[in-house]
Amino acid sequence: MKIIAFVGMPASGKSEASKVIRNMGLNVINMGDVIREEVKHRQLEPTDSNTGMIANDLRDKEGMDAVARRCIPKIKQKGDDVVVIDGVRGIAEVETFKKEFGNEFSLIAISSPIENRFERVRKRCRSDDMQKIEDLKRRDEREMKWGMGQAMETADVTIDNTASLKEFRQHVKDTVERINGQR
Ligand SMILES: Nc1ncnc2c1ncn2[C@@H]1O[C@H](COP(=O)(O)OP(=O)(O)OP(=O)(O)O)[C@@H](O)[C@H]1O
Repeated sequence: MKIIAFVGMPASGKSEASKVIRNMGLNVINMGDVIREEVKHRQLEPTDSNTGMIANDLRDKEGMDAVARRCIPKIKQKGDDVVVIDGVRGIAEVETFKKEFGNEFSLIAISSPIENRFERVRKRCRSDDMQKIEDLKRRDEREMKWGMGQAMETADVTIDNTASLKEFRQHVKDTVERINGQR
């Protein structure tokens, strides 16, 4: 079983990468969904401040790898040859996945500067999206506190997402195929 995870700053292109993966016929587990499930479970609105609050609360109460640990049974349940995880946020999560899956685990970092990401967020209009670049900076800082920078440094491959969506999609597909040994 191969486990491939994506790590990247908010709005760097992880969901777009996941769409490519789904189109390749592979299963994707979204780590943000674990948080959104908990927000729903606590009967809160799915806003940026609530998702952030729950993400912090889970990490405070259950440890920095809380979300990763909640994903492990979901990954095993799939029982597929390849499972992709969207949304690693910190180094503790990487360590937990490596401990669980060893060399079968690969990490792909998606890199995109804040100006590109903000422009894309403004067009995306998701319920937890922000309207000011300062809000995105705040969200970046929140995620950096979880060890996002360190996690990105440990990645096996980095994909740059500064050009067109078409190029990015192709790059994601090529990278995943290479990891799966199809190329
Ligand atoms: N290369 C690109 N060119 C144009 N738009 C892009 C590109 N990459 C991503 N986008 C768009 O930018 C927005 C943010 O990307 P996406 O939702 O994939 O980010 P994400 O990393 O999943 O974000 P989050 O961490 O907030 O969940 C989306 O609307 C997406 O379609």
